Amino acid sequence: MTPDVRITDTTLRDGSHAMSHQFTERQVRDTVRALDDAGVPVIEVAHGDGLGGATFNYGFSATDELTLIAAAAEEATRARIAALLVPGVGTVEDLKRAAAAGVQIVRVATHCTEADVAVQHFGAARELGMETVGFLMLSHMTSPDELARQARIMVDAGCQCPYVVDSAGALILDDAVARVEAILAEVGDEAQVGYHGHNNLAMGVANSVLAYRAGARQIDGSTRALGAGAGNSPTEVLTAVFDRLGVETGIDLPAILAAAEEVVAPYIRRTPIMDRSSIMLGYAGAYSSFLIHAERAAERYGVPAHEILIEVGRRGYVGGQEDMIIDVALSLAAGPAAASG
Ligand SMILES: CC[C@H](O)CC(=O)C(=O)O
Ligand SMILES: [Mn+2]
Repeated sequence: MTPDVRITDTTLRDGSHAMSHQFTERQVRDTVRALDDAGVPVIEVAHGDGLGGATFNYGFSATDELTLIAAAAEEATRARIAALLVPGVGTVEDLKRAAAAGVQIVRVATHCTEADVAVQHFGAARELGMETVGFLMLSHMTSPDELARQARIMVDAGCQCPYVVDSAGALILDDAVARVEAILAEVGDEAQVGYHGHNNLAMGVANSVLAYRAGARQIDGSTRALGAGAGNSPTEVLTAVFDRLGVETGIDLPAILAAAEEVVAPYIRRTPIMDRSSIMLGYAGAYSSFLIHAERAAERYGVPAHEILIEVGRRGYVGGQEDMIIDVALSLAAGPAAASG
């Protein structure tokens, strides 16, 4: 039966944030084998911040991502391997190397109002014969209409599926629906629309179902929710819920439950949970992958992580501005007058 919705599992990419980018080749091989057996159609593998993300700013990987990608491609028998690329962090050369290592789908990620920086990457990917997805990150930071205009830029450049990416886990129900609908109205004749949720306000699965009902046909999940902040919509829960709703995912429920429980759960060092800091990410609209950076700064400068994140949200920092978390921590440590900057 042809699936009604395509689930992309991002345990091995968004989960990299929660693993502090310390995935081993063994973990990647075991996870891909289990997801592939369960019938997960797309498995994303890369540094949490995408190709080339292993840097001082984002955190170094324990194992080179091309090694992990090649291992994933070797294990997958049915699943296709995807990788994320943030233009400027990863380059077209990184894309070529990833394609050679076995990546078939590239997900080019930009801030929700900056789609034009991805134009050459979509072009290069299509020339390489890759499938393309566009990740409009921190989608809550702009209006549905503006998001649709940005999706149009991506699709004109060669993107086959712009995604509403709720990087902060800040979208609540109708917010997600409005964005999916606006993009579909703009590009629905030429492209699919996708949805990537984070669970900071516990909206991941509910928003994904509503996104599907609004017309999204690609949805992201992560086993055991392994991802930034409070994690992503759990792939195994998406599978169960869609199954209950009569929506075909092509994923075998007992097999994905076993993958989550027996393969992924044992290696998780830090289970994503809705604690004070994660909830504040969603509430303040701050990028989920800032969580670990804020926790480190909290320890170093003696300021609570959730307070750092509230201030980061207030200042409107976006992906790539991880270093500003130190600035926020320092100003909070210096007292209220300095923090209002
Ligand atoms: C570019 C890294 C980031 O984690 C991408 C993503 O998954 C998101 O914005 O939610
Ligand atoms: Mn994410």
